[in-house]
Amino acid sequence: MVPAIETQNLLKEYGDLRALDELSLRVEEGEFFGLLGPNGAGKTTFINILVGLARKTGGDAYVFGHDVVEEYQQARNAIGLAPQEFNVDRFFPIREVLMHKAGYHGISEDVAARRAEEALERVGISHKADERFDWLSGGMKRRFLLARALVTDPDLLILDEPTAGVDVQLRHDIWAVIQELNEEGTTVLLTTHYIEEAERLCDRVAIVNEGSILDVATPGDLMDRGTDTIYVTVGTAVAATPAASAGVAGAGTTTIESGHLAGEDRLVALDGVEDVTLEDGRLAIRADDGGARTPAVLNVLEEVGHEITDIEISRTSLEEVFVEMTNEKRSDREGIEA
Ligand SMILES: Nc1ncnc2c1ncn2[C@@H]1O[C@H](COP(=O)(O)OP(=O)(O)OP(=O)(O)O)[C@@H](O)[C@H]1O
Repeated sequence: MVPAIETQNLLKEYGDLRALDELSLRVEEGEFFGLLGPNGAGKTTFINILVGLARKTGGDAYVFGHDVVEEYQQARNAIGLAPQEFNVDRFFPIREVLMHKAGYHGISEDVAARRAEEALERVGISHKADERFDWLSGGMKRRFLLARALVTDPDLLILDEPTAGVDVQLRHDIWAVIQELNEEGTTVLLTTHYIEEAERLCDRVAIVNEGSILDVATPGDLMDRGTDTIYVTVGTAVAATPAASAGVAGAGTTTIESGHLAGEDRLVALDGVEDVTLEDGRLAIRADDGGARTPAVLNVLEEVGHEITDIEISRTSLEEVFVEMTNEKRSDREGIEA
């Protein structure tokens, strides 16, 4: 199957700055794919090259097999773009703006009129069809950008931070619309700063930093790589070492006074367990794949005679993994430069 997006060693330089540093990526048809990265990572530059708004310095980029430079029109016709910026013609009613957009992509006037109506309906602003963009509220402007991306009935929908600065209700409405489109077969490429958005919507995500891809995986796989914490409340009192009470991993975290937790040495020796501390009176056992380690942890505690009164497993969030990955990259670079 031809991928929806394929880039090979895509390079974009602005003078000395490499906005994209030989970035290779493949997004399959029908996927809901997320690009995550800090400000300036190169996400918008990547999108701009796909839609012909920026010219690549090197490498190749294809949309449904069409070279984005050599076969610009075919590639562009396959894409519906909702950009970050409000770059909308402000002098016409929004229905007409949609019809002009469809016309530009070779769609006949009657089909364009129907598509415009459907797109406005889909995003919930058909009652504003005869108003100008400037007269819409901020939330409606976001909805309109999505409608404009949909009016050409694209096979690939590209959304550059579609929910930046919108309220919770609108965010959920936008999620519902794009999820429905994806279920109907539209490939979606989404950039976002909201990790929750990526976790909830994306089949796979690429973590982008300084123009390169650090990793591509499902949100679940990425989260599995982080360290989870198993919180266990035991009936027996456990003493903390006063000297360490300033905390090693945050407020309320203390190390356990030597000899004050029966079975501590056995817990620490378990596969995957990194350390055991006290957090607000509960045992906090840091372990990779916390869910899988919990039975062994509980066995040890029970065998040495603790009464277990409560258990909670706190999974690493995608956000923590993301921050860790992008920080590692930064400290690698600083290490080299030092
Ligand atoms: N026209 C331009 N001229 C010079 N530098 C540019 C230009 N456009 C982007 N850059 C630089 O390229 C890098 C990547 O920018 P880009 O906008 O693609 O990042 P981004 O990941 O989309 O960031 P954000 O999340 O803030 O939107 C940044 O260092 C940016 O300053």
